[in-house]
Amino acid sequence: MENVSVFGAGSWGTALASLLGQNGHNVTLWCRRADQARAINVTGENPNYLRGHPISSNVTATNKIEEAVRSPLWVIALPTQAIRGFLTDVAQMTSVRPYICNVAKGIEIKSSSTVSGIVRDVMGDVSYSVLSGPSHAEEVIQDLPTAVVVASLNCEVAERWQAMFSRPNFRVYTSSDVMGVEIGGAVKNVIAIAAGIAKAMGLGDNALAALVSRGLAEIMRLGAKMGANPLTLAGLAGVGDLVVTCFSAHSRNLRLGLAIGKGKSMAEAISELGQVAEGAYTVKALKEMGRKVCEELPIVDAVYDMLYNDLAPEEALNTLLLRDLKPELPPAMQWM
Ligand SMILES: NC(=O)C1=CN([C@@H]2O[C@H](COP(=O)(O)OP(=O)(O)OC[C@H]3O[C@@H](n4cnc5c(N)ncnc54)[C@H](O)[C@@H]3O)[C@@H](O)[C@H]2O)C=CC1
Ligand SMILES: O=C(CO)COP(=O)(O)O
Repeated sequence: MENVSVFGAGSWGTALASLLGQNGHNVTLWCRRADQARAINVTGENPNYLRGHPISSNVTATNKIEEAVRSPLWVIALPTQAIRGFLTDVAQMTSVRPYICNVAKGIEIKSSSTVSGIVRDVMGDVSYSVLSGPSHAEEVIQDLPTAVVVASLNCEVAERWQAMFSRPNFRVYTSSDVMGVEIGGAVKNVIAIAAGIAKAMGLGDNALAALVSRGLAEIMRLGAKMGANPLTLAGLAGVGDLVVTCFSAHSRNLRLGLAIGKGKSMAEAISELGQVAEGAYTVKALKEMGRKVCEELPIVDAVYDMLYNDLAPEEALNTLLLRDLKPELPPAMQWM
């Protein structure tokens, strides 16, 4: 059994800490606030997230970062935009060279970088893995059947995380396609915001299915430019996560889109949600990333303009529908 620390006691960090504890690991769950850590240790539940769901007794919560960094295995469950600052602080506190498994799904605005890039910038060539796929915390904490993928450039490391996380109702596949898994997990959040807006506008199921398919086309085009394997994006970290996020009532990104589509301002929508909707930030990073790799991302652009440039959803829809007619697949992908 392993000693592992989970950084971030939001809904995903809590669900994964409990799952690792159920698998017999000795888990430290790092919380920002002392009162939250105390409540978890006393009541066996997180008072702020996933209430009513007991957390494994193998999990000990702490807000003392110097305790949490002692574990050799780190699961990073923080919002993407907070990861660089967090790692910069903790890197100065410990000589441990941890094995890192990132479970956040986003792209950093200031660097247009996925989390592997942030970790490399701050920690150098430390061991990095990413776990992603269709997996809402609300279902994982109830032990409902879920399948995900863990990617690392080192296949033995991916297998180590696979063995740690796997349990009968949490099936973990391995992959070596770190970039594919990261891009799939990050960009689907932006498409899910678009799905929420479309739903609020009452555009119907055909429109939602078109958004998912054309959203996947944007994910695949960008992924190809970033070196991802397109087949990764047809799997759990791509199609799988795109579908669950665009259709599940648990999705924070879908709910943010629904609120925007109903005419709420960004500030109102974010404050009502009370949790991170990564797509709202990743969309800013994608504007820059798309420009750098010269890739056209029309749905991403429409979401950006609706969120940050006051573009009305009806106008965004017209812009998308009235684009030049073209083949479904770009020439480089027309194999037959
Ligand atoms: N909730 C879910 O079902 C899933 C979430 N994810 C991803 O996991 C990541 C975390 O998401 P959630 O747990 O849902 O978010 P959340 O909003 O429930 O919790 C975020 C946690 O991070 C902490 N935090 C925020 N800013 C911080 C900072 N600057 N320094 C330290 N701690 C900070 C908050 O206090 C909170 O405990 C996101 O990237 C999300 O996309 C991935 C799969 C499933
Ligand atoms: O990534 C997720 C499920 O796989 C969670 O998505 P939301 O952040 O939209 O809830």
